[in-house]
Amino acid sequence: MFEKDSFERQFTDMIHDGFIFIDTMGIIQIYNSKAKEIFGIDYKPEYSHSSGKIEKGDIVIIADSCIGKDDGGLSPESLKYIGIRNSNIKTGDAIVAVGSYCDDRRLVPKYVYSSSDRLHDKLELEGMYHGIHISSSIDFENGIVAVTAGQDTYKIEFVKCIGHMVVLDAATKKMKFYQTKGYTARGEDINALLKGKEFRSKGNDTELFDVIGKNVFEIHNGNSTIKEFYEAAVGNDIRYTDEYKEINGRPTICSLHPVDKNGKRTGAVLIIKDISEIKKIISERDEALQNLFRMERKLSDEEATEKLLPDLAGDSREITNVKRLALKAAKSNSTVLILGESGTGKSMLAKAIHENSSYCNNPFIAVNCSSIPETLLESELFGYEGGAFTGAKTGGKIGLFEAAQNGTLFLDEIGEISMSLQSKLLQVLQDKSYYKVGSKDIKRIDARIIVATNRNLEEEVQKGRFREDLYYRINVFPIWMPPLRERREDIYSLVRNILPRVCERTGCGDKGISGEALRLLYSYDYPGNVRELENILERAVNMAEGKTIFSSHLAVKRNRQQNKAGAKGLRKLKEIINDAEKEAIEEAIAANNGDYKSAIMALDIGKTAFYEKVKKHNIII
Ligand SMILES: Nc1ncnc2c1ncn2[C@@H]1O[C@H](COP(=O)(O)OP(=O)(O)OP(=O)(O)O)[C@@H](O)[C@H]1O
Repeated sequence: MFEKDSFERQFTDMIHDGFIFIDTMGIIQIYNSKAKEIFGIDYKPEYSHSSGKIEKGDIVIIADSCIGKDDGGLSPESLKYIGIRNSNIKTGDAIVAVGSYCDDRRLVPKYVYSSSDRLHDKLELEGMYHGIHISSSIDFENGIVAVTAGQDTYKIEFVKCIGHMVVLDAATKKMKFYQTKGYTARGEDINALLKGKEFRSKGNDTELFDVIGKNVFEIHNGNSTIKEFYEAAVGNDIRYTDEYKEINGRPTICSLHPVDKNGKRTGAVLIIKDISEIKKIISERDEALQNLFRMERKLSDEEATEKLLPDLAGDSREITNVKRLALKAAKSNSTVLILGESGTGKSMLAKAIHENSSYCNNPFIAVNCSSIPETLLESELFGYEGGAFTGAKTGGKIGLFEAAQNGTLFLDEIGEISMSLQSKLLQVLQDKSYYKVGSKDIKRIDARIIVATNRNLEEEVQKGRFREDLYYRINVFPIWMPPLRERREDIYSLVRNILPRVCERTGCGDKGISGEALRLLYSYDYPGNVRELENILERAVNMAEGKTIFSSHLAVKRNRQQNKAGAKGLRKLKEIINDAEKEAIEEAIAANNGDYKSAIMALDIGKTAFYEKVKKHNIII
C-alpha cells in the first residue's frame, strides 16, 4: 500500500509517539521510528553478536524476576536445560542462575531463587563458574536486572517482570547472545531460545530487521491490545483514546483508530506513548509516599503513646510495644490480662488503660487479691446483704464489682485466689452477673475487668492450681510487661520520671544524679524491677546531703561484670585498690556535698593528684 520511502512513512517518523498502521489482513504497513524505539526494534546496542542458537556446553546465565510471568515465557521446567531440576521452584518465583546448556558432563548449576511471597530488595548470585567470573542480579527496588560475565555487564530496566539471559560460547567463553529490550518483537524469548530457537544478530552485526510486511502478531505477542488492534483493522468498530495498555510487557498509553476510505475499512492505526519511564517515576513516588505514610503513622503512633500514657516512662522497643498494646486494649472492652514480674509496672499500666478508655470518667477500683484474707475476698468483691453472716454490717456492703460499675475493676495478683473463688469469678465473667452474698437478686456487671499476676499462669494451670477455663476466660487480651533488666535503656527516662516524684514525696528538695551514679544504676539487674529502682532512688535521696546523688548513695550491688569477677574470686589486688580509690573519692565528694576543696582536704591529697584521679576514674564532678 505504501512505498518503502513514501512521504507518509517519512512523515510518521517525525511524530513523537509510536505510530503503527496495519491493513485489513493485520499486515504492518507503517511502523515509525518511535514505535521501533519503544519496542527495541532497530535498537543499536553496545555489544555485538552474530545470529545463532544456544548449543551444548554453552554457559547460560539467567536472571528472571517472575518465572512464567515475564515476557520471556520461562517456565520452571525449562530450567532443566541448564541442569536445574528443583520441584520447589514455582511459577512466580524469582531466580538468578548459571548453568551449562544440555550438559552431559554434569557441570553443577549455581542458582538462588526466592518465592514470590517473600519480600526482597535484591536477589543476587556471584562467583566463578567454569573459570569465569559471573554475577547475576535482580534489583527489585530500582527495576534493574543485570548479568555480568567477566568484564562485561548486560543490563535491562524493567517495570513489572523481566526475563534476562546471557549466553557464553562453550569453547571461547565469549558472549554469543544477550537479551536486550525488544526481544519479544524479535521473537527471542528465553523459553524459545532454551528450546533451540535461533536468535538474530545484534549491534554492528544487526541484520536488517524490517517489520513492514510482517503480520502484527509476529512482532507483538497476541495480548488483548494487539487483538483489538487487529479487530479494528478488519472492520470492527473499536476505538479509544489515551488508554493504559501493556504491549510486549511494556506499559503504554494507546489510542486506537480504525481507518476507513470511501466508507470501507482499510485498516487501523495504533498510536503509542511509552510510559515506562513515567511508570517508574510514579511507582517510585508511590513507594516514597507509602514510606512517608508509614513513617507518619509510626510517628503519630509514638506521639499517641507518649501523649496518652504520659506517666508510663520508657521508650525502649519493649515498653513502646506495651504502650501500643495498652492503647489498643483501652479501645476495646475485653478483659485484659497483664503479666510480668513484680514491680514491672502492671498496676500502673492497668490505670493507664482505664484512663484512656471510655470508662475513664467512672471509678477505677484496684484490689490486690493477695492482701485480702481469703474468707473476706468474696464479700469484698460481691458485697453482702445486711445480716448475711455473723459480723456483717446491718446495712450490708457494696462489693467492689458494684463500686466499679461503669468503670474498671482491676484484680491484681489474680493468681493468688482460691479454687472456690476462681469458680465464682469464672461464673461472674461468663454470665456478666452475680449475686451479693446473702441476696437472691441478680446484679449485672457493667465494669471493665483488668487482671494481673506475676505468676506463670500456664504453669499454675498445669500444676492444677489455677482453673484452665478461668485462664482462657481472662486471657483475652494479654500484655506482657518485660522485666527492667531486659529494657535497660529505659533506666534513664525512669530516673528522670521517678526522681522528682521521690524528692517531692520525701520532702528532701530537688536533687540531681551524677553520670557515674547513673552508670551504676544502668549496670544493675533489678530483681525487684522498677519498684526496686524507685526504692534505691528514695534511699539515695535521703542519703545525699547535697544536691547530687553519687554512686556511693546508691544501695546497689556492684555492676554485672564486677559481680561476675567477684563470684569467681579472681580479682587482682591492683583492681581492688583501684576500685577502693575510686570509691573513696566518690564518697569524699558526696560527704562534702560536691565541694571539691573539702573533699581534697578530707582525702588529704594534693589538688593535682585529686584531679588526676578524678580523670582516671572518669568521675563526673
Ligand atoms: N514505666 C514506669 N514509669 C514510671 N514509673 C513506673 C513505671 N513502671 C513502674 N513504675 C513505678 O514502679 C512502682 C511499681 O509499679 P507497679 O506497682 O505498677 O508494679 P506491679 O508490676 O503492679 O507490681 P506488683 O506485681 O508487685 O503488684 C510504682 O511505684 C510505679 O509508679
